[in-house]
Amino acid sequence: MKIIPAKYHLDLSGSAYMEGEDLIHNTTYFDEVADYYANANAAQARGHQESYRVCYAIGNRTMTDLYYGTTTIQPLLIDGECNMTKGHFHDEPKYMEYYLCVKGNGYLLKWDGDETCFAEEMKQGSLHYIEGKYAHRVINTGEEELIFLAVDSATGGAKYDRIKEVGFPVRCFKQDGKIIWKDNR
Ligand SMILES: O=P(O)(O)OC[C@H]1O[C@H](O)[C@H](O)[C@@H](O)[C@@H]1O
Repeated sequence: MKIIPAKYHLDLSGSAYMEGEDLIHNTTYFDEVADYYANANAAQARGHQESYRVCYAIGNRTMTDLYYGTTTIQPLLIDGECNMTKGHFHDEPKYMEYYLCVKGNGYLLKWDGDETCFAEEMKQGSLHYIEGKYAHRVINTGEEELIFLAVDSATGGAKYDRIKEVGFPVRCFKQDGKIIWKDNR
């Protein structure tokens, strides 16, 4: 029997740091995504500071192939708004996704592009199925990094246009340790 090491390795003792030869690292900085926040000037003022980072493997990118990624979101408030991913729709509703929260606290915000918008609580061990019709965003409401694992189709894509233009219908703020949801319409 030929036995070889696993292609990738995840540090499950806390950081969820991923190791492996062909991993792709992608860091998103506040000066690149300032427009996604309620107070874009406050986000811009943070400059080239990390908002979140993604480390992923994506096989050979064919239609039946899979994406695997670890996302780490910094615990920060931008003029009171909880730090978050940009959020996106998949290219087509047939592309589903799973998220597993391995550390931290927050919400997975889902929006169907119309009237339906709701949030699922994220905490260590919460597993989330994302139906392909929903735009999805992860919000870190905690005091530590929020880390989640994602499994997705390798060709599901990501559409940001509507999110950038009109945003999700709600925004999540934190004041004196209390979560406050505000209408964004
Ligand atoms: O691209 P965003 O909406 O900001 O989300 C950040 C990342 O979160 C997860 O890892 C998803 O699986 C990725 O596809 C996405 O890129």
